[in-house]
Amino acid sequence: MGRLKPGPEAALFEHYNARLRPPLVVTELPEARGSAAEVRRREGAALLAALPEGALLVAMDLGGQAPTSEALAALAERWEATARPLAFAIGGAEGLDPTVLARADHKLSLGPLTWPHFLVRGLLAEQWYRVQAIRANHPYHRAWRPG
Ligand SMILES: C[S@@+](CC[C@H](N)C(=O)[O-])C[C@H]1O[C@@H](n2cnc3c(N)ncnc32)[C@H](O)[C@@H]1O
Repeated sequence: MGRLKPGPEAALFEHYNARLRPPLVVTELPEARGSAAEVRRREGAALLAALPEGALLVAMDLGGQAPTSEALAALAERWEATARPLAFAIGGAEGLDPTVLARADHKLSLGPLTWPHFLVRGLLAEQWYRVQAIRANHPYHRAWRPG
């Protein structure tokens, strides 16, 4: 949700998206006005209407599953195998509407911290690049963890 103006968040997203093959295609939808519930409902309706037909919808949500990067790479492989167009939904300041969460095929959390939605765009692009690196055995991803 929202139109991202030029600035550090846009640069962060572009930095990682330029490395992605294929790059992510962003559809920006205007943020709605009204009460928090109205905003969520209006933005949710716009978001669902903008989905490509048959999309496999991954809702970015704090209440979702927070996989490791390796587990996300495995999920990506499963999603790709469906041959459905993949769509990530990032909510606005009020979060995603329950109708979007109900439609989602997967709810993905980046952890329990709340991030600004424009930062989530860049974080997701980095993580998707990491997923591609894991799947390609590229040394960008260092899997070592202290034992
Ligand atoms: C400022 S947050 C919305 C906060 C709202 N109170 C909620 O809980 O959804 C804006 C959007 O960024 C995304 N987001 C923020 N933090 C996230 C996290 N830790 N994991 C996944 N998505 C996150 C979600 O799509 C969220 O709708």
